Order: sequence, then C-alpha cells, then structure tokens
Amino acid sequence: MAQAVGEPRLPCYSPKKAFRLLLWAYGASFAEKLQRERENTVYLKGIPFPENIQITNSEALAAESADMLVVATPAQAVRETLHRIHQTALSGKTLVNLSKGIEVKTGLRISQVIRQVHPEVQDEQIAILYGPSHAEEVCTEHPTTVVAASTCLETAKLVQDTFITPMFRVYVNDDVIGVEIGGSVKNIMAIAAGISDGLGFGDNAKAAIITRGIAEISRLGARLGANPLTFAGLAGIGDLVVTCSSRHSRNRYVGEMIGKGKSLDEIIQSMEMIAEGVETTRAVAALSKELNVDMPITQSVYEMLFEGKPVKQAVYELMTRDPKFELS
Ligand SMILES: NC(=O)c1ccc[n+]([C@@H]2O[C@H](COP(=O)([O-])OP(=O)(O)OC[C@H]3O[C@@H](n4cnc5c(N)ncnc54)[C@H](O)[C@@H]3O)[C@@H](O)[C@H]2O)c1
Ligand SMILES: O=P(O)(O)OC[C@H](O)CO
Repeated sequence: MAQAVGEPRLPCYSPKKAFRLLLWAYGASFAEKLQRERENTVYLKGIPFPENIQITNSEALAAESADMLVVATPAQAVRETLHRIHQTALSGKTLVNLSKGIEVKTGLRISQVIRQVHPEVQDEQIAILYGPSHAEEVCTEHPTTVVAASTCLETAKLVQDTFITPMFRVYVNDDVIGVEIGGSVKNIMAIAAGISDGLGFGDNAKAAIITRGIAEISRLGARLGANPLTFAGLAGIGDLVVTCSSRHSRNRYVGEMIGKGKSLDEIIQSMEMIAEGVETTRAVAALSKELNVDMPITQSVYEMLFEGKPVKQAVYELMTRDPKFELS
C-alpha cells in the first residue's frame, strides 16, 4: 500500500528480543522434523523460526534450563505434560499458560490443574496469557492485543514486559478466574457461531450468539468469583468476537461442518489441530449443571455434539425458550 507523504512509518517488524527460546515439542520425530526444517509446516507453513529458537523433545532440559515456562499444549494434555516435569525444575520460576480450556475429568481451569499437579508452585508464579490472538496473524505481525493475568501483579507485569512488542500489545489484569473462564468458554460459543454459519444464517444470528454468549460466560464467571468487567475485556468479548468470526478459528470451523451435516467424528478425524471447544463443552455443560448456572447455548451445543440433536431442532428450541428479561 502506498504511504502518504508525511505519514509516520509503522515499524511493522518488531525488534527481536534477545531471549533464548527452547521449544519442547511433543514426540521425538516431530521435534527432529521441526529442528531440521526450522519451520512448522503443519501449523504455520511458510513462517521460518527465528534464529533464537531451538527445539527439544526433552521436557527435563526444557524445564530446567528455563527462567519462564510457557504452557501451550492442548488443555486436556496439560496434566500429563506437567507430570513429566520434576518439581525441583519449577522452583521460583514463572509459568505462563496459553492453553485455553477446562479439564473434563475435574472441571478445573488450567491454573488449577497446574497447582494440583505441582502444589509446590505458588499462585503468584502463575500467569495466564489470553486474548484474541490467532497465531496466523501474530506470526505475520498483524496488530494483536492480549491480557496477562496473575493474582500477583508483579508476575503479570513481568509477563507483559517479556511478551510485549510494537505489534503485540499486552495488558495486565489480576482476575485469573475471569480471564480463564472468558478465554476458555468462548470456544463453545465459536462452535455455536460456526453452526450458524453452516446453516447459512446471517449477521443477526452471529450477533445474537456473541451477545447472549458473553451473558452466559459472565453468569458462569460470576458464580466462580470472577470480576464481571473482565468479560468486557480482551479475554472476554475480545476473544469471543475473534473466534466467532475468524476464518482461522478451529472451533468455528468445527461448528460450520456440524451445521453442514458432518458428524463430529469425521470432522475431528479430518483436522490436524485441536478444537478445544469440543472437550470444553463437555466440561462446562457438567459444571453449569453442578453449579446450577443457566447456560442454554452451551447446553444446546452439548446436545448437538454428543447427543445427536438435529441442529435445526436445537436452534428452534433455543429461540422458543420462555421469554426473558435481558439482564437476568
Ligand atoms: N493457534 C492459536 O491461534 C491459538 C491462540 C491462542 C491460544 N491458543 C491455545 O493454545 C493451545 C495450543 O494450541 P495450538 O494452536 O498450538 O494447537 P494444538 O492444540 O492443536 O496443538 C498444540 C501442540 O500440542 C501437541 N500435542 C498434541 N497432543 C499432545 C499431548 N497429548 N501432550 C502434549 N502435547 C501434545 C501437538 O504436537 C501440537 O504441537 C490451545 O489450548 C489453544 O486454544 C491457540
Ligand atoms: O482457532 P481457535 O478457535 O482455537 O481460537 C484460537 C484462539 O483462542 C483465538 O484467540
């Protein structure tokens, strides 16, 4: 694009930070492939790794040599991955979680899973980095904003300082519960939004899912002790908007295929990447029942994914529930 005379030039490529990064990859052969090709041809084809990234399949090496550990496995695999790390390796270190989801077998948020597997890790050592941040756009340095949440603001600020660049702006928050619930439950709404797309519905339906979705997420969050204002932020409405509307969203894609009549099994078989919303739907449907929180979209997605409810019937049932006061 031509640049107008006198217009300030955007520093589109961020200055590289001088960190040494060790990427732990799942599976020895995958780690070797990444190291050999210096690119993840499955997830981000055409994006070469920066020179400061090395790859390993040794979780001991990755954990012991790091000052800060970033957790980015699928949510349901966080527990088994953390079990591979010896407790002494985590002493005094900051753990940053990127993984978005609720554990199905326990109903726990990821920070709670970390504490359960490694009780020696204090809450103050844990931060959550969530927000509207599709990797496809982060790695091409399109402007992105996220939030680092920790019960300890110093930890949140350390993560902010570590990750912030001119094209990756990091805010801080101390509401870990709100950020985790917002960034995880939005994946269920993305499946609903995709189903709407697959059925050929339009912008009104999408706006309804986003708006009633955040109402539902906020109800669950409030019940769990979150600050309701967090849901107006990057891990709330921000992440919800991106995932419900993006062509990159895996959760929206799963929904779109369901809306077009494909079965969940065949969709999952055809995907390389994980759509977290599928398992999180199981977890949150159970949690909302246990806590008696009304989550009609979640319940409906659960019935379509796991109980074979026809999508058009589910839409009809959602639309014809008892009329309600909006703010209830
Ligand atoms: N991709 C994005 O744009 C994005 C953005 C923000 C947050 N996230 C979150 O980050 C997490 C990881 O997402 P992703 O995009 O990297 O893709 P992903 O979840 O499909 O896979 C991540 C990696 O996990 C590995 N893996 C698979 N099974 C594993 C297991 N049992 N144990 C350990 N590792 C295993 C895979 O080899 C893969 O490299 C998810 O929770 C996702 O919601 C992703
Ligand atoms: O591709 P999705 O739907 O898993 O979303 C990825 C990130 O959560 C977007 O912020």
